[in-house]
Amino acid sequence: MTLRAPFAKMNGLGNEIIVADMRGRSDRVTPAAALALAADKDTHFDQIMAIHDPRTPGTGWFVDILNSDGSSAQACGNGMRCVVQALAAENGQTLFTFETVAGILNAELHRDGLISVDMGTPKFGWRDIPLAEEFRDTRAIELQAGPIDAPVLHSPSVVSMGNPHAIFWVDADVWSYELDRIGPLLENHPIFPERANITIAQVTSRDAMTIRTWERGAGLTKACGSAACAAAVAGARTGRTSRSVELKAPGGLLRVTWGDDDHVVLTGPAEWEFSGQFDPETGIWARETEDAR
Ligand SMILES: N[C@@H](CCC[C@H](N)C(=O)O)C(=O)O
Repeated sequence: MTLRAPFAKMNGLGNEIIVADMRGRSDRVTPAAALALAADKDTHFDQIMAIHDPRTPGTGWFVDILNSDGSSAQACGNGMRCVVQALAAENGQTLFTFETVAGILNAELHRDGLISVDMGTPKFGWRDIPLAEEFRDTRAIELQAGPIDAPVLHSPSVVSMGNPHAIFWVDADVWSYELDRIGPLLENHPIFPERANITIAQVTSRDAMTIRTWERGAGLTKACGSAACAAAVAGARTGRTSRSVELKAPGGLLRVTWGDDDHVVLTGPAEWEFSGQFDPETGIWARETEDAR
């Protein structure tokens, strides 16, 4: 059996996150462990954020991100806030520099407990997202769900926030769409060779929108930080909104600001639920005070 690693079960606006402490060791959380933890109702999660020792000078930690289907993700905004809160509780720091497979990102814990994560710069080129075929204008691509002559959703804006996102703009209530049925079809549509996170967005003013997201590799979630960033950027890029937007997700409110320096900053809360130890190879786990299951 592998040496156990500490973890904290947390959430970012109901986006279920496991923060795994993999510092001081060279192994990684396996897809099998992720699937086992996801299958247990007590540890069910949307993403695992595995904190490793830094790989690059100037960064404090390398963070590996896994979805609940065991696949890897390049970005997770709500998860990064959970990582910040877990590390701040340990070391009292308020400024953080991380590395992920998508690059280096900075984060800040504010006095009011909210956390801002600089999610980097958005990419709009069809190869960056990526799409399977060329689209010169990714503000609205040809893609639809539902009957050909009466599509339920169509013409999404597509954006890479390190990970692929499609934003479908709607006028009706976001809850009137069967995202649990349409989401997986769009996530796995051949136009997205690496699959995609699927968001329905209703703009409610120049500075606000309501969103629901079907996450690649995780399904319906109460919030998705990178999707909030993608929706905010796409809203501004298509002239629907200003560059600083409040987004209402099922789990609560997030603020996204697309700065003049092209960086996208996501701000919101993070919440600790419980702590434990787990085997990164198998996913066998125990609460801090309990015997192993
Ligand atoms: N919940 C995350 C996004 C998670 C990654 C996504 N499922 C993917 O595979 O790209 C967030 O808060 O950003």
